[in-house]
Amino acid sequence: MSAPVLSVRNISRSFGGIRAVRDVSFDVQKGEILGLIGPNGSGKSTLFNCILGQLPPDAGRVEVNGKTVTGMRASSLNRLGVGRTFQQLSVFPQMTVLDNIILAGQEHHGTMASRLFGPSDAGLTEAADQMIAFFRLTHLRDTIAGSLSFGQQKLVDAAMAFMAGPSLVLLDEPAGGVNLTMLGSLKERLTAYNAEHGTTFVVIEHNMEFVMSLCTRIIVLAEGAIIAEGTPEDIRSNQTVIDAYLGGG
Ligand SMILES: Nc1ncnc2c1ncn2[C@@H]1O[C@H](COP(=O)(O)OP(=O)(O)OP(=O)(O)O)[C@@H](O)[C@H]1O
Repeated sequence: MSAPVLSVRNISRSFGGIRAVRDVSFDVQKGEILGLIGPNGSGKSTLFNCILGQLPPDAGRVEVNGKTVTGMRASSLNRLGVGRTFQQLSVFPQMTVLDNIILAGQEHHGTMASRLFGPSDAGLTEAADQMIAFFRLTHLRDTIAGSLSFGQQKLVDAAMAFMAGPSLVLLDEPAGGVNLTMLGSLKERLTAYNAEHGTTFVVIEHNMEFVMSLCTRIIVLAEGAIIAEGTPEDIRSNQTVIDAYLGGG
Protein backbone atom coordinates (compact mmCIF):
# COMPACT_ATOMS: atom_id res chain seq x y z
CA MET A 1 0.00 0.00 0.00
CA SER A 2 1.33 3.49 -0.83
CA ALA A 3 2.27 5.93 1.95
CA PRO A 4 -0.48 8.19 3.33
CA VAL A 5 -0.64 11.59 1.63
CA LEU A 6 -0.29 13.16 5.07
CA SER A 7 1.06 11.51 8.19
CA VAL A 8 1.09 13.45 11.45
CA ARG A 9 3.18 11.68 14.11
CA ASN A 10 3.11 12.59 17.82
CA ILE A 11 2.96 16.35 17.28
CA SER A 12 3.06 18.45 20.46
CA ARG A 13 3.27 22.20 20.86
CA SER A 14 3.02 24.39 23.96
CA PHE A 15 2.88 28.13 24.52
CA GLY A 16 4.37 28.72 27.95
CA GLY A 17 2.22 26.62 30.23
CA ILE A 18 -0.53 26.04 27.64
CA ARG A 19 -0.32 22.65 25.96
CA ALA A 20 -2.04 23.66 22.73
CA VAL A 21 -1.41 20.34 20.89
CA ARG A 22 -0.71 17.14 22.81
CA ASP A 23 0.81 14.14 21.10
CA VAL A 24 -1.49 14.17 18.06
CA SER A 25 -1.10 11.46 15.41
CA PHE A 26 -3.22 10.68 12.36
CA ASP A 27 -2.89 9.64 8.72
CA VAL A 28 -4.81 10.93 5.72
CA GLN A 29 -5.08 8.70 2.64
CA LYS A 30 -5.25 9.81 -0.97
CA GLY A 31 -8.62 11.27 -1.92
CA GLU A 32 -9.92 11.64 1.63
CA ILE A 33 -11.66 14.81 2.79
CA LEU A 34 -10.75 14.96 6.45
CA GLY A 35 -12.45 17.45 8.78
CA LEU A 36 -10.59 18.74 11.82
CA ILE A 37 -13.09 20.11 14.33
CA GLY A 38 -13.19 21.02 17.98
CA PRO A 39 -14.33 23.78 20.34
CA ASN A 40 -12.57 27.17 20.39
CA GLY A 41 -9.01 26.87 21.65
CA SER A 42 -8.82 23.11 21.09
CA GLY A 43 -5.62 23.39 19.04
CA LYS A 44 -6.81 23.20 15.43
CA SER A 45 -4.92 26.27 14.17
CA THR A 46 -1.79 25.36 16.10
CA LEU A 47 -1.84 21.90 14.53
CA PHE A 48 -2.39 23.37 11.04
CA ASN A 49 0.51 25.76 11.59
CA CYS A 50 2.77 22.87 12.69
CA ILE A 51 1.81 20.89 9.57
CA LEU A 52 2.37 23.89 7.30
CA GLY A 53 5.78 24.78 8.73
CA GLN A 54 4.59 28.05 10.21
CA LEU A 55 5.18 26.95 13.77
CA PRO A 56 7.88 24.47 14.83
CA PRO A 57 6.40 21.64 16.87
CA ASP A 58 8.07 20.88 20.22
CA ALA A 59 7.95 17.19 19.31
CA GLY A 60 6.80 14.91 16.54
CA ARG A 61 7.04 14.89 12.78
CA VAL A 62 5.00 15.48 9.65
CA GLU A 63 5.30 13.41 6.46
CA VAL A 64 3.85 14.16 3.03
CA ASN A 65 3.72 11.22 0.65
CA GLY A 66 6.29 9.41 2.82
CA LYS A 67 8.76 12.32 2.95
CA THR A 68 9.52 14.05 6.25
CA VAL A 69 8.61 17.74 5.92
CA THR A 70 8.58 18.88 9.56
CA GLY A 71 9.26 22.62 9.74
CA MET A 72 9.54 22.94 5.95
CA ARG A 73 8.58 26.37 4.61
CA ALA A 74 5.43 27.02 2.59
CA SER A 75 7.32 27.47 -0.70
CA SER A 76 9.08 24.10 -0.32
CA LEU A 77 5.82 22.42 0.73
CA ASN A 78 4.21 23.92 -2.37
CA ARG A 79 6.78 22.22 -4.56
CA LEU A 80 5.91 18.92 -2.87
CA GLY A 81 2.27 19.42 -3.81
CA VAL A 82 0.87 20.94 -0.62
CA GLY A 83 -1.51 23.88 -1.02
CA ARG A 84 -3.59 25.85 1.43
CA THR A 85 -6.43 28.31 1.62
CA PHE A 86 -6.59 31.03 4.23
CA GLN A 87 -9.16 32.03 6.82
CA GLN A 88 -8.34 35.60 5.80
CA LEU A 89 -8.48 35.78 2.02
CA SER A 90 -5.27 35.85 0.02
CA VAL A 91 -6.76 37.47 -3.10
CA PHE A 92 -5.39 40.82 -4.24
CA PRO A 93 -8.50 43.05 -4.13
CA GLN A 94 -7.28 45.53 -6.76
CA MET A 95 -6.59 42.84 -9.39
CA THR A 96 -9.07 41.01 -11.60
CA VAL A 97 -10.13 37.44 -10.89
CA LEU A 98 -8.11 36.27 -13.91
CA ASP A 99 -4.94 38.08 -12.84
CA ASN A 100 -5.20 36.73 -9.29
CA ILE A 101 -5.43 33.19 -10.58
CA ILE A 102 -2.63 33.66 -13.12
CA LEU A 103 -0.46 35.11 -10.35
CA ALA A 104 -1.14 32.07 -8.15
CA GLY A 105 -0.08 29.88 -11.08
CA GLN A 106 3.11 31.89 -11.64
CA GLU A 107 4.14 31.37 -8.04
CA HIS A 108 4.27 27.67 -8.69
CA HIS A 109 5.92 27.70 -12.10
CA GLY A 110 9.68 27.42 -12.13
CA THR A 111 12.40 29.57 -10.64
CA MET A 112 12.43 33.34 -10.36
CA ALA A 113 14.87 33.45 -13.30
CA SER A 114 12.61 31.40 -15.56
CA ARG A 115 9.68 33.61 -14.60
CA LEU A 116 11.63 36.76 -15.42
CA PHE A 117 13.28 35.57 -18.61
CA GLY A 118 11.03 32.75 -19.82
CA PRO A 119 7.94 33.01 -22.01
CA SER A 120 5.59 35.54 -20.46
CA ASP A 121 2.50 33.37 -20.24
CA ALA A 122 3.56 29.71 -20.52
CA GLY A 123 -0.06 28.56 -20.91
CA LEU A 124 -1.13 30.09 -17.63
CA THR A 125 -4.02 32.12 -19.06
CA GLU A 126 -5.54 28.98 -20.53
CA ALA A 127 -5.03 27.06 -17.27
CA ALA A 128 -6.47 29.97 -15.29
CA ASP A 129 -9.49 30.14 -17.59
CA GLN A 130 -10.10 26.43 -17.09
CA MET A 131 -9.90 26.89 -13.32
CA ILE A 132 -12.24 29.89 -13.51
CA ALA A 133 -14.71 27.83 -15.54
CA PHE A 134 -14.46 24.94 -13.06
CA PHE A 135 -15.37 27.27 -10.20
CA ARG A 136 -18.18 28.77 -12.35
CA LEU A 137 -16.65 32.23 -12.22
CA THR A 138 -16.39 32.88 -15.98
CA HIS A 139 -18.87 35.77 -15.82
CA LEU A 140 -16.59 37.40 -13.22
CA ARG A 141 -13.28 36.70 -15.01
CA ASP A 142 -12.42 40.36 -15.67
CA THR A 143 -14.00 41.79 -12.53
CA ILE A 144 -11.84 43.38 -9.84
CA ALA A 145 -11.67 40.76 -7.05
CA GLY A 146 -12.27 43.30 -4.28
CA SER A 147 -15.73 44.06 -5.66
CA LEU A 148 -16.92 40.43 -5.35
CA SER A 149 -18.93 39.10 -2.43
CA PHE A 150 -16.93 37.41 0.31
CA GLY A 151 -18.24 33.99 -0.80
CA GLN A 152 -17.18 34.63 -4.40
CA GLN A 153 -13.74 35.66 -3.17
CA LYS A 154 -13.55 32.38 -1.25
CA LEU A 155 -14.13 30.55 -4.54
CA VAL A 156 -11.33 32.61 -6.13
CA ASP A 157 -9.11 31.76 -3.15
CA ALA A 158 -9.79 28.04 -3.65
CA ALA A 159 -9.15 28.33 -7.40
CA MET A 160 -5.80 29.99 -6.60
CA ALA A 161 -4.81 27.16 -4.24
CA PHE A 162 -5.57 24.58 -6.94
CA MET A 163 -3.49 26.26 -9.69
CA ALA A 164 -0.39 24.34 -8.59
CA GLY A 165 -2.16 20.99 -9.06
CA PRO A 166 -1.58 20.04 -5.42
CA SER A 167 -2.02 16.50 -4.09
CA LEU A 168 -2.97 17.85 -0.64
CA VAL A 169 -4.82 21.05 0.24
CA LEU A 170 -5.35 22.34 3.78
CA LEU A 171 -8.43 24.53 3.98
CA ASP A 172 -8.68 26.92 6.92
CA GLU A 173 -12.34 27.65 7.67
CA PRO A 174 -13.52 27.74 4.05
CA ALA A 175 -17.13 28.37 5.13
CA GLY A 176 -16.34 31.27 7.49
CA GLY A 177 -18.33 34.38 6.56
CA VAL A 178 -19.87 32.79 3.45
CA ASN A 179 -23.63 33.14 2.90
CA LEU A 180 -25.87 30.10 2.56
CA THR A 181 -26.18 30.13 -1.24
CA MET A 182 -22.44 30.46 -1.78
CA LEU A 183 -21.81 27.76 0.84
CA GLY A 184 -23.72 25.31 -1.35
CA SER A 185 -21.62 26.24 -4.40
CA LEU A 186 -18.37 26.06 -2.46
CA LYS A 187 -19.14 22.62 -1.05
CA GLU A 188 -20.34 21.33 -4.40
CA ARG A 189 -17.24 22.58 -6.27
CA LEU A 190 -14.82 21.26 -3.62
CA THR A 191 -16.52 17.87 -3.74
CA ALA A 192 -16.37 17.89 -7.57
CA TYR A 193 -12.69 18.85 -7.55
CA ASN A 194 -11.89 16.07 -5.10
CA ALA A 195 -13.81 13.54 -7.20
CA GLU A 196 -12.21 14.62 -10.50
CA HIS A 197 -8.62 15.00 -9.36
CA GLY A 198 -8.37 12.71 -6.33
CA THR A 199 -6.95 15.68 -4.38
CA THR A 200 -6.78 15.10 -0.62
CA PHE A 201 -8.28 17.78 1.64
CA VAL A 202 -7.84 18.54 5.32
CA VAL A 203 -10.41 21.07 6.49
CA ILE A 204 -10.64 23.11 9.70
CA GLU A 205 -14.21 24.27 10.06
CA HIS A 206 -16.64 25.59 12.66
CA ASN A 207 -19.75 25.26 10.48
CA MET A 208 -20.99 21.79 11.44
CA GLU A 209 -23.51 21.42 8.62
CA PHE A 210 -20.83 22.25 6.08
CA VAL A 211 -18.12 20.03 7.54
CA MET A 212 -20.43 17.07 8.12
CA SER A 213 -21.70 17.14 4.54
CA LEU A 214 -18.30 17.81 2.92
CA CYS A 215 -16.02 15.42 4.80
CA THR A 216 -15.58 11.68 4.51
CA ARG A 217 -13.96 11.44 7.95
CA ILE A 218 -13.77 13.72 10.98
CA ILE A 219 -11.19 14.08 13.75
CA VAL A 220 -12.27 15.93 16.89
CA LEU A 221 -9.78 17.80 19.06
CA ALA A 222 -10.41 19.00 22.61
CA GLU A 223 -7.78 20.63 24.79
CA GLY A 224 -5.10 19.75 22.25
CA ALA A 225 -5.80 16.01 22.01
CA ILE A 226 -7.83 13.80 19.69
CA ILE A 227 -10.99 12.74 21.51
CA ALA A 228 -12.86 11.10 18.62
CA GLU A 229 -12.44 10.03 15.02
CA GLY A 230 -14.94 8.57 12.58
CA THR A 231 -17.51 9.17 9.89
CA PRO A 232 -19.72 12.26 10.18
CA GLU A 233 -22.55 9.98 11.37
CA ASP A 234 -20.33 8.50 14.12
CA ILE A 235 -19.23 11.95 15.26
CA ARG A 236 -22.73 13.45 15.30
CA SER A 237 -23.88 10.90 17.85
CA ASN A 238 -20.64 10.61 19.88
CA GLN A 239 -21.39 11.56 23.49
CA THR A 240 -17.76 12.51 24.26
CA VAL A 241 -17.88 15.00 21.37
CA ILE A 242 -21.23 16.43 22.42
CA ASP A 243 -19.92 16.87 25.98
CA ALA A 244 -16.71 18.56 24.75
CA TYR A 245 -18.71 21.10 22.74
CA LEU A 246 -21.14 21.76 25.57
CA GLY A 247 -18.30 22.11 28.07
CA GLY A 248 -15.90 23.93 25.77
CA GLY A 249 -18.34 26.50 24.39
N1 LIG B 1 0.81 32.34 19.73
C1 LIG B 1 0.23 31.90 20.84
N2 LIG B 1 0.66 32.29 22.06
C2 LIG B 1 0.08 31.84 23.19
N3 LIG B 1 -0.95 30.97 23.22
C3 LIG B 1 -1.43 30.55 22.04
C4 LIG B 1 -0.87 30.99 20.79
N4 LIG B 1 -1.56 30.37 19.79
C5 LIG B 1 -2.49 29.61 20.37
N5 LIG B 1 -2.42 29.69 21.71
C6 LIG B 1 -3.25 28.98 22.69
O1 LIG B 1 -3.22 27.62 22.32
C7 LIG B 1 -4.52 27.02 22.49
C8 LIG B 1 -5.00 26.45 21.16
O2 LIG B 1 -5.27 27.54 20.27
P1 LIG B 1 -5.65 27.34 18.74
O3 LIG B 1 -5.77 28.69 18.14
O4 LIG B 1 -4.72 26.37 18.12
O5 LIG B 1 -7.09 26.67 18.87
P2 LIG B 1 -8.24 26.54 17.76
O6 LIG B 1 -8.88 25.22 17.98
O7 LIG B 1 -7.70 26.82 16.43
O8 LIG B 1 -9.21 27.71 18.22
P3 LIG B 1 -10.32 28.52 17.36
O9 LIG B 1 -11.35 27.51 16.97
O10 LIG B 1 -10.85 29.51 18.35
O11 LIG B 1 -9.61 29.14 16.19
C9 LIG B 1 -5.43 28.11 23.06
O12 LIG B 1 -5.44 28.00 24.46
C10 LIG B 1 -4.73 29.39 22.63
O13 LIG B 1 -5.01 30.45 23.52
